[in-house]
Amino acid sequence: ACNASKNEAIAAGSLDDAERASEALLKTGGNGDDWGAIGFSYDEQRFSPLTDINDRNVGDLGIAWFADLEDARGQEATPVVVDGVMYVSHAWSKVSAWDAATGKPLWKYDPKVPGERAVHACCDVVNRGVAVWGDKVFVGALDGRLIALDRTSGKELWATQTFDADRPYTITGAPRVVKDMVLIGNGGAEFGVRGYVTAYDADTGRQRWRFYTAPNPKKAKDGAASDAIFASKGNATWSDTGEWQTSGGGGTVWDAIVYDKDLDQIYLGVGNGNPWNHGTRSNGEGDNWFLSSIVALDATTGAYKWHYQETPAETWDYTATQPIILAEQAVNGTPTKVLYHAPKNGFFFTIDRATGKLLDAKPFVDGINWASGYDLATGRPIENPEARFYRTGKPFIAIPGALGAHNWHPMSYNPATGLVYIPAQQIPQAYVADMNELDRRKVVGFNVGTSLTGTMLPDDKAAYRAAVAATTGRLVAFDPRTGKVAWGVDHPAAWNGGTMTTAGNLVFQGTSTGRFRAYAADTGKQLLDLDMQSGIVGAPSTFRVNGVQYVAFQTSKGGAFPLVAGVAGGATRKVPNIPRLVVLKLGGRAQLPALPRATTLAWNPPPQFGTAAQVATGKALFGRYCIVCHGDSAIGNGFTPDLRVSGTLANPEAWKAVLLDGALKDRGMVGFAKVLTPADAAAIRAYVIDRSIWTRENLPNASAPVGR
Ligand SMILES: O=C(O)c1cc(C(=O)O)c2c(n1)C(=O)C(=O)c1cc(C(=O)O)[nH]c1-2
Ligand SMILES: [Ca+2]
Repeated sequence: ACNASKNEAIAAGSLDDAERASEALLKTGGNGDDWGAIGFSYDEQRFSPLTDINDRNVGDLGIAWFADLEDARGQEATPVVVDGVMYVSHAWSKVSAWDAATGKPLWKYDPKVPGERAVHACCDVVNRGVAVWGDKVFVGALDGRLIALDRTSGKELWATQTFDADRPYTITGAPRVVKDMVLIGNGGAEFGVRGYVTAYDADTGRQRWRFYTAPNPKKAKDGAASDAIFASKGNATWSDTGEWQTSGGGGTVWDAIVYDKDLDQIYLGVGNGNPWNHGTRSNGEGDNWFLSSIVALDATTGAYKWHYQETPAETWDYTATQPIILAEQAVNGTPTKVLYHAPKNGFFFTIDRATGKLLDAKPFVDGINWASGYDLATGRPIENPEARFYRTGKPFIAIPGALGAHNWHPMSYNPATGLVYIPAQQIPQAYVADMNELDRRKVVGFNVGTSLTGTMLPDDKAAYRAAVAATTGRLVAFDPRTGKVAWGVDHPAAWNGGTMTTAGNLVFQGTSTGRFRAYAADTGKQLLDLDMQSGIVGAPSTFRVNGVQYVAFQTSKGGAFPLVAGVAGGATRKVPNIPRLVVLKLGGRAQLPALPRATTLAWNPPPQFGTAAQVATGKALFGRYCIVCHGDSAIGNGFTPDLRVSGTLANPEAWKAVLLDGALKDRGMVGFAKVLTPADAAAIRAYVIDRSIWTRENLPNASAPVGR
């Protein structure tokens, strides 16, 4: 052990020339020619100093080049560009490299994630990006491998398995490189896992340290960097018995991991609890560290420094995993190192990076009803007692809901305007405690202790319309100095793309309804509106090659909302889903191919065979096992099929082969025979036929989303 730590001490900080160049780039962001990391630099502000494209000429942007991608699933990654080469990850954890100026493909890498892993991904088989470091590119694969690729050839250099693949863990987040280590977390807190982050040696993939973000189930030691803080304080914030001990408690770090070069520490954005229901997770007792917290760690050892818990005793899937931005702000006249955070719970947090002290917490959306605000003296929210649905025993329609007032879609910060540009949204959701939906032996399906069936829309056209109307999106320019929204732009639907801002007084954002837009960063005036044919969820980046500035992003619909939303997808439902990499420049003239013609569904449901009771059973099972991927009312979304018109619906044998035996498991549809009986499968079929007949009778002109 003595020797190992000595070797590690020698290894630490021994960077080669290429790695030193990467570190220098990440520290400052350079002159803007490169976009060196998904968040631009260590501060992850997503702010470019480039001004070639600016508020006077941005209207001349056109397409320089584009490339169609393989998988019509969510493309969430921000393109990274170093030395004129673009590195970008895609659905199913694939990676590609391109000549960033010409679009010439350089290499492609496919980690060949087994299709059936998809059933453990709550929110689509997405990947939020790569890390470029020295002569390597790192990616986290959905099945848990952290992979190092050769930057020039795309060949695999090493791969290490980061979790127990028998548990419902996944990786969707981007690795971050800090010193000579590569850091990665995981997802899975809807199913039942215990979250952690691990640092690996960037050269070899050997583990350096691990920090658990939820306690050891026996409140014992793990031999991990997190042991000391759990033993001294953290364990006491969890009940002595409770579902957390079986489920793992959640607290996954599935997106934000940020390095603070000024204070040499790391911030983790920690996710929700498992089950969501705090009443059963921890017997309704304790704050449950480190759920829904920002945790600061020593960058070298992973030792705990401080944390701030945004939602104590989290029970609404209010993750704090959202992107974290490091900035400086005058606080009472003193320049202060702060971090900005706009998590799911709807409040914008300004936190002192040195101490973890809450400086301000103000709403960035309207209508928040789970808490009226924060007590800045204690740092705690002032909760609405009705919101704790497991205590009242009554359903609570929360704003925000589980998809958040802001999800993973990256926000950006412009030091010139002092504003933070947040892809915000309104997606209310009903929470109904239901322990029948918790079955920890069944590792497929959500185990959240609330009823997803209970969140379904009623069979009522007015209610449908109300649900669509209540679900909206908004680009919010938030001013942390005043704690107020400086300006906002309403979008027709929720789930819009991440933002990027520049010294050219610009903010860029793609929308879920297929537009790519630029706004004046100071006033919000719209300056560019390009038709991109497809919904957009990812964030853009910008870079310069041979003196020409470009803007790059991926198109595609995907992620949690389109999977589960059903009709609440509203205006996004008629917009195609086209996976594509697009690069713009001033005067770009490339044309996208013509869209395939919109298909209109022929409603041709097979005759109903089930009784009302069977349909009701089918509905409950659908909510339990199917809705999270096939959407409310089995409606589909352009990348999982609309089951109401599925060919297999007419054929009970084919239906069973898919649903129970896993005939389509390579596409992510595993067999559910472990948890569903043939009678269950028939009941679900009866329910979907009911939906199909209902649609034919009530919404005969509803057409399927077009595209691929
Ligand atoms: O609790 C988790 O472990 C976890 C993981 C993920 C993920 O890895 O994508 C998401 C969420 N939760 C989540 O709550 C959520 O809203 C979400 C949206 C998305 C997405 O990519 O669209 N992922 C996730
Ligand atoms: Ca979650």
